[in-house]
Amino acid sequence: MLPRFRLQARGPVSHIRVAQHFTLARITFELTVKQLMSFDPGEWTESLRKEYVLVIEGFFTVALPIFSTTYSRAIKARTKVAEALSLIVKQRRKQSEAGEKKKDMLETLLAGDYGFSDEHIVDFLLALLVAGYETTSTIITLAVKFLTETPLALAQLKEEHDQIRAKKRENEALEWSDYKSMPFTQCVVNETLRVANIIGGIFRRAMTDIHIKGYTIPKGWKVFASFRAVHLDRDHFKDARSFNPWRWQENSGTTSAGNVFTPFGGGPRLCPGYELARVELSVFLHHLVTRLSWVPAEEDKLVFFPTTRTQKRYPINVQRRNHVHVQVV
Ligand code: HEM
Repeated sequence: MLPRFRLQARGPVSHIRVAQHFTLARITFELTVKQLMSFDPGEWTESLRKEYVLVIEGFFTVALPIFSTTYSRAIKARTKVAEALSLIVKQRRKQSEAGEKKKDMLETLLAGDYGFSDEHIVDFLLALLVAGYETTSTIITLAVKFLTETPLALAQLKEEHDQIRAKKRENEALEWSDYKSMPFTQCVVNETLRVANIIGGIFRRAMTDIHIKGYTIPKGWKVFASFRAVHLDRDHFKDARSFNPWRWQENSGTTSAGNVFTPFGGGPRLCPGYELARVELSVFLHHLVTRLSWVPAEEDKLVFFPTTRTQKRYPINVQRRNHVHVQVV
């Protein structure tokens, strides 16, 4: 879920119009597919994306096929996506065995000594599409919304990124060292993760009887650890419901010791994509604030159930910075 950008670029002479319509959600999906299986954007990726969107909609509905058309549509779409991926995996296995290797995630899965069946690989690719694409695109959208509503934070963020850009040639790519020199951006990333809670919590099963604060959680019981409850608890974060990136400049943002900031979970199941997600958000913000300015295109509201998202994907009108006139509709 990314902001809906529809660009209509105008050259310096206002009556020359070049229309470029795209959505960032589509681009991010295409990039993910490219990294996973080296597919360039085209009809195939677009039809895969459309089915994939239906699968995701199924996540946010009651899991009863008789009562929910969204759910049954999602199950059908999942089958279609799995079939499409299955064909690709078969084809790539043949190519790989014939020595035709590509540099992507699929090649690693095919080439490794893991003994994965085609079905395993398809399942893995599907899981990565969901875990790696939906999460980051949602957090990016929410970061844009929170920053738009907090102009001082946006101004400080711009300053940090303008300083990084000033040391580089035009269009020169960011290096790891640039990413490591974005302290305020990291505060924005933390605060977005804390307030948004796009993953509201995780389930765990008690392996033994657990005695905690006078209660017993019997062995075998399932427990839901709510990140949202902890991240929005004013005992841990002063004025917990406000978006305040500066809180991370002191005391790592928390008012108590303890491990109270866990947007990526923890322990052996800690999200393996946690650093990638932070890098993606930071790099996205870099390009957004150094190239464009924007205003919200429509009123949009946050909803918190079943997960945090905006109702309309937060459409914005953007304008290119540096006085080049670009109108976005
Ligand atoms: C803002 C972005 C993200 C958030 C908030 C997030 C959050 C989480 C959380 C809370 C878990 C459960 C951890 C636990 O049980 O302790 C998880 C698991 C996982 N995440 Fe992420 N994630 C994000 C991005 C990503 C990305 C970019 C990838 C991969 C490219 C990814 C791949 C996974 C996988 C594969 C798991 C399952 C790990 C396991 O069960 O062992 N995530 N994520």
